[in-house]
Amino acid sequence: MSNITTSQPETTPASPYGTLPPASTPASRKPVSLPRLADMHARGEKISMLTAYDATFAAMADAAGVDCLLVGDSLGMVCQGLNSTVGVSLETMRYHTDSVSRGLRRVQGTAWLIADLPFGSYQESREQALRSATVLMQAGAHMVKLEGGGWTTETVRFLVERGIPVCAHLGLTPQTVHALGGYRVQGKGDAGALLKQHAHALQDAGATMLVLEMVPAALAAELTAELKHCATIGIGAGKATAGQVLVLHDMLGINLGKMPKFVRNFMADAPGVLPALKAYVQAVKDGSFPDDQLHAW
Ligand SMILES: Nc1nc(=O)c2c([nH]1)NC[C@@H]1CN(c3ccc(C(=O)N[C@@H](CCC(=O)O)C(=O)O)cc3)CN21
Ligand SMILES: CC(C)C(=O)C(=O)O
Ligand SMILES: [Mg+2]
Repeated sequence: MSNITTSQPETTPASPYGTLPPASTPASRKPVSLPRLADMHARGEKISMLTAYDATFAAMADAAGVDCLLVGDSLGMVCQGLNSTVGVSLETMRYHTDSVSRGLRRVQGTAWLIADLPFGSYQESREQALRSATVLMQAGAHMVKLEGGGWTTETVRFLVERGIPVCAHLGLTPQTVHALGGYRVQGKGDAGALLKQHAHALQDAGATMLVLEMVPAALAAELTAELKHCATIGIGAGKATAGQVLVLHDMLGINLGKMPKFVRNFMADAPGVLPALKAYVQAVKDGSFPDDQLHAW
């Protein structure tokens, strides 16, 4: 009859894609959890975070010991070739979150998985934000991230009360680049006071992490000392924050445009991708990244 069925092998063939790398020290590594992140914050152990957009890189970063993976909407610029993150859809974020979480499951990953709520998926109402967050949590995220301060406070409270851990994001918020007028440092001078007020309100609403992007190092240091229940994660915000995040491709030296000033190329001194990822984790943990002179304002 059909030679299509008879030509199928009797047994399942080995994966043509090879095996994802195993976690480096499987026995000793416990899954990263919200209590563990709070404990790291309380003890002053630096939190390492990188973006991940696909299963293979997620598994590699996890194997290197990265604490948190962020499915960032920067994937619009890195993977989709958009010139901002404004055009990224919720369906695209769901697709990449699903891929990343599958990569972690295949290696019994221990990293904490955060996914960005994209532009337009949470601004309309708290109910819209809950629906969008649900899509990403059901795709495997452990926490969602949303940009902005002020009006976002009530949205954060709404999500946290309903069991969704939230990471806030202040300073350079790329989804509002057209309102900000470019990818430049935020919170200088008087604007710093408002940013601080927003950060405290977000902590009070239950945000347990806060990305500070391109803000003066002194402002990030003050906020990090003040916020006891919310771990600050810096990107171009100096070395005092509770943790650091970079776009994975940037720190591997893969960038078509101008590399932002806050990036360090960890491939420059590494023999391969996995050693570069391990060097990043080490540099964040021991405080040698970032360098305040080279990577901050
Ligand atoms: N690959 C990549 N890396 C990122 O860090 C990143 C993205 N994409 N996409 C989303 C946002 C956009 N970001 C950006 C984009 C550009 C600059 C930039 O050009 N900065 C310059 C100018 C600073 C200024 O004018 O003050 C710099 O020298 O860092 C910074 C952050 C950060 N995020
Ligand atoms: C740069 C980080 C913080 C981010 O939001 C992203 O990658 O989308
Ligand atoms: Mg983002």
